[in-house]
Amino acid sequence: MTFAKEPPHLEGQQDYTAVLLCNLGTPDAPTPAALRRYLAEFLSDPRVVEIPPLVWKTILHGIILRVRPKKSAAKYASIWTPEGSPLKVWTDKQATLLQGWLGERGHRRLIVRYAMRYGNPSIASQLDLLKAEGVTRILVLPAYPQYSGTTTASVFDAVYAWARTVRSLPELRFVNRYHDDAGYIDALASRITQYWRQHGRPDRLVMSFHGVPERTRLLGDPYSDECQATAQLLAQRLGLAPEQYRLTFQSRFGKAKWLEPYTEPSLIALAKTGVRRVDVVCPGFTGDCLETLEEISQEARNAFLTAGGKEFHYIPCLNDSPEWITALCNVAQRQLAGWPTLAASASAGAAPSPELSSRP
Ligand SMILES: C=CC1=C(C)c2cc3[nH]c(cc4nc(cc5[nH]c(cc1n2)c(C)c5CCC(=O)O)C(CCC(=O)O)=C4C)c(C)c3C=C
Ligand SMILES: [Fe+2]
Ligand SMILES: [Fe+2]
Repeated sequence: MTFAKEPPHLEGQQDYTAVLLCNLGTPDAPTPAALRRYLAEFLSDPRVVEIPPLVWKTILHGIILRVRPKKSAAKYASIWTPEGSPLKVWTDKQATLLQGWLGERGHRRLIVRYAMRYGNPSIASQLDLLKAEGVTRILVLPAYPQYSGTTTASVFDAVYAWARTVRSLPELRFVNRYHDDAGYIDALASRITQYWRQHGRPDRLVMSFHGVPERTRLLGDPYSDECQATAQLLAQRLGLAPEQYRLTFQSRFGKAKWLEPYTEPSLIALAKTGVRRVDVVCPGFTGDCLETLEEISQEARNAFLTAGGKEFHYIPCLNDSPEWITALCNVAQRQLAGWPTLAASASAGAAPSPELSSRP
């Protein structure tokens, strides 16, 4: 094990605190080559695929990375924006807004950045940058409200791996979950009621969460319970009776059993039993991405309409909604308590330089 030489601190820039908003990651371009790189990193994470490494390496390199990149690239191409992948665009925007809003609440000695667990900008590269800028305290804030070993713990793994190379460590704090946070639930409810004010109400609201293998639940992953808790709180907040909404799980990967009920078969069943209009919301995704814009808003829509459904509405994710940024500020602020982000020490100045706050 080698430890990096400590970067020289710039005059007046020591003693900052940072919030690092961490999301899953996304390919750099909607091309098979970029997808191969991204999927190779993602699907080699033992937190994501719990199959004996040698067996999995053969399947991953022999089959999946030969077939999937081309198919996935075409899906990404259908949702790509001039600014890049939606997941990255929203995460970047959320970090910028969080910086501004926390600044308005007086947190002047605070830098907010975002990082991706897979792809760019990597967690290690952003932590290096923060350290070089004189950050001595870091709050790691995953973009996932529900805790799962497959996502949240994997973000933490990347932070610990970086920490193992560092001589003089910053103080580190981690947010594990906020699936039942009142601000998060209120932000979801307000997103949905605003949508209904404009477009009327559905026969059923489907709350679709990303799935995980059923085996992870049996092995003690709390993700499934936390999705159920979010759905129940949201339904309560919206005043929905049990028969007016349904919780489903999407994005099954591979042949194993995943958390049920699956989203697409549930939508088909609803259409076949005469449900005319469904609205689908994805509360586990805090920003729109491939899984919402393509899998739900394109594929699931087609499946529901083909099965006889009449109207399919996709309600966008929280993205940059003011209620959501407020909730995120509150989640961060609770964990920042006791750290001197509000105090401006005489020697170090009151606010990060414009250069510091505008870097990606
Ligand atoms: C929101 C929480 C997520 C959990 C839990 C999660 C678990 C999980 N995912 C896979 C496999 C894939 N997921 C893919 C995309 C993807 N997954 C999430 C979030 C969670 N995943 C997001 C936000 C995205 C979209 C990324 C984007 O760029 O927009 C993909 C890649 C897409 C594709 O090629 O189809 C795969 C593969 C597993 C196996 C897993 C749990 C074990
Ligand atoms: Fe996923
Ligand atoms: Fe998907």
